[in-house]
Amino acid sequence: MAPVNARSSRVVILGGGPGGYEAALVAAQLGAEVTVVERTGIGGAAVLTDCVPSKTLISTADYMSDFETAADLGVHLEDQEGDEVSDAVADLPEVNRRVLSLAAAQSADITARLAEVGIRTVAGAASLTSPTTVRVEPEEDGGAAEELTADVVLVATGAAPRVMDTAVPDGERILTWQQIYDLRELPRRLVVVGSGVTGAELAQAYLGLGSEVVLVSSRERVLPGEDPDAATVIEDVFRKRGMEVLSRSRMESVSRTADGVLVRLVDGREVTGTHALLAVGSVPQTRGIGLEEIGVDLLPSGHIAVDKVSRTSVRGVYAAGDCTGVLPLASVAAMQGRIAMSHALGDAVAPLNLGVVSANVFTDPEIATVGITQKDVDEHRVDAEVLMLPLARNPRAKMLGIRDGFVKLFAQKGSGAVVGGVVVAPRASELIFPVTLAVQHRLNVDQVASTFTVYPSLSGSVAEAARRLHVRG
Ligand SMILES: Cc1cc2nc3c(=O)[nH]c(=O)nc-3n(C[C@H](O)[C@H](O)[C@H](O)COP(=O)(O)OP(=O)(O)OC[C@H]3O[C@@H](n4cnc5c(N)ncnc54)[C@H](O)[C@@H]3O)c2cc1C
Ligand SMILES: NC(=O)c1ccc[n+]([C@@H]2O[C@H](COP(=O)([O-])OP(=O)(O)OC[C@H]3O[C@@H](n4cnc5c(N)ncnc54)[C@H](O)[C@@H]3O)[C@@H](O)[C@H]2O)c1
Repeated sequence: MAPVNARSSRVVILGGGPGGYEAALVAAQLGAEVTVVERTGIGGAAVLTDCVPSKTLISTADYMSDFETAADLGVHLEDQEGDEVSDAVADLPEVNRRVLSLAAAQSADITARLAEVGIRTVAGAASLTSPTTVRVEPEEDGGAAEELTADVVLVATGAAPRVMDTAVPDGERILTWQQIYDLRELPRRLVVVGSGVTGAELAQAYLGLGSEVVLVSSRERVLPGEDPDAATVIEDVFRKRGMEVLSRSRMESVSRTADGVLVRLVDGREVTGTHALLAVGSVPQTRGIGLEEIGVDLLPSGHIAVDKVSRTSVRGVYAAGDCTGVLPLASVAAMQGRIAMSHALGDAVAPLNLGVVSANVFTDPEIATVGITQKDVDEHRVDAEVLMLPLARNPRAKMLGIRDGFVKLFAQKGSGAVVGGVVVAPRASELIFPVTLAVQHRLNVDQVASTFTVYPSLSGSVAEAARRLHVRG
C-alpha cells in the first residue's frame, strides 16, 4: 500500500455516535479533511436515546432509592405537618425533561467540539456508491443530494432496537427504550420484556421511580451475560424490592388492551400491565446503505466483519461500533473508531484488545467487570484462583448501609497476576478502575495488596481480596 499522507486525506464518516465522532477527532488531529454525516443528531443513539438518557434516568432512580436507606442511617423524612413521609415522589415529566435536555446539551457540546477542530458535519442519510464516494440524502424534503469523495471511509451507523412482528411498538403503551422519554406519566404497572443489560437497568429504574414492575426473563437468571454471582445478587435485590421476576418466560406477543397491554408468553401465560417496554436486543443498521454492493462482507447477523484495526473486506473502508457487533459498548465503539483512523492515516496503532475492557451494568448495586470471567475459569480456559469477598464485612459498607455486593478477583495460578475482577457495589463503575489498572498492567496480587487504600473505604476490599490470594513464596 502506498504511504498515507494524512494531511491530504479526505475522510468521510457515516454516523455521528461515539464510533464516528471519536474517530473524526483523531482524523482531524492527524491533519485529514473530515466530514461526518449524521441523519439524527451528533452524539448518536449513545447520547440521544440509549446510554446517556438511560443513565440520567437511573441517576434519579438511584437518588430516590437513597431515601429507602435513610431510615437505616437514622434519618426520617417529615412533611410540613411533621408526619413521617415514607416515599419520595418522582415527577416523570420533569425527570424526562431533564433527561432530554441533558442529552441535547451533550450532543451540542460534541457538535461544538467537532466544529472547533474544523470537522464538517452534514445532516442527512449517507450511503456508499463506491468505496470512495458517499451519497448524502438531506433530511429535509427539497434539499439537494450531495456526493462526497473520500480517500478513507468509516462506517459507524450503530444499531436499532429489534422489533418483532408480534410485538410492534406504538410509542404510547408498547415502547422501545428509545421511546420512554416522551411518557407524560409514570407507568403504573410496567412489563419489561428482556432481562439483558437494557431490560435489567430500566426495570430497576422504573421500580425505583415508583412503578410496579414485572420483568419477563427468558433465561434461568436475569443478566445472563454477566458473572453468575453478580446476577444472583441483582435478581435477589430486584425481588426484595418488590419486582416480579418471571424466569424462563419467553414473550410471544404484546398487544394493546382497552386500558393497557397484554403480554402473552410462549407457555400460554398472560401478563397484563399499563405499559410494556421491549428490550429484546438490537439489529445493526447496515442494510440499504450500499455496503454489500461495494463488496463489504457482512456476517449472518448483518454486522460488518472487521479485523482488530477496524478494516472491512474492502480496502479504505473501515467500520466501528455497534454496526460491527464486536462488543456493543460506547467505549469500545470509540476505541474502534480511533484505531481505524490511526491505521488508515498511517499513525502508530495497537490492535483492539477486548481482554482489558471494563464494563458496568448500572443497576443498584452496579456490576462492574474487567478481564477474564468466571465462565473462563469454570470451563478451564484460564487456570486461575478466584476469591470473592462480600462487602457486608467492609466497615465503610456498614457505615453507608450497603448490604448487597462483593469484590471478586481472578489471579493466574503460579504468577499471581490479576487477570480479571468483578465488583458489585454502589458506584462499582468507579471501584473497578484499580482492578482494570492491575489487569492492564499485569500487576500481581501482592503488588495490589501492598498498595495503600484509605481506611475505611470500599476499595479496601479490593486490596483485601488480593491479600487473601497471596501464595507463600
Ligand atoms: C439502553 C442502552 C443503554 C446503554 N448504556 C451504555 C452505557 O452505559 N455504557 C456503554 O459503554 N454503552 C452503553 N450502551 C451501548 C452504546 O449505546 C452503544 O455501544 C453505542 O451507542 C455505539 O456507538 P456507535 O457509534 O456504534 O452507534 P450509535 O451511537 O448508534 O450512533 C450511530 C449513528 O449513526 C447514525 N446513522 C445510522 N445510519 C446512518 C446513515 N445511513 N447516514 C447517516 N447517519 C446514520 C444514527 O442516526 C446514529 O446517530 C447502551 C445501549 C443501550 C441500548
Ligand atoms: N450499561 C451498559 O454499558 C449497557 C446498557 C445497555 C446495553 N448495553 C450494551 O448493549 C448490549 C445489548 O444489551 P440488550 O440488553 O439491549 O440486548 P441483549 O441482546 O443482550 O438482551 C436481550 C435479552 O432479551 C431476551 N429476549 C429476546 N427475545 C425475548 C422474548 N421473546 N421474550 C423474553 N426475552 C427475550 C434475550 O434472551 C436477551 O437476554 C449489551 O451487551 C451491552 O453491551 C450496555
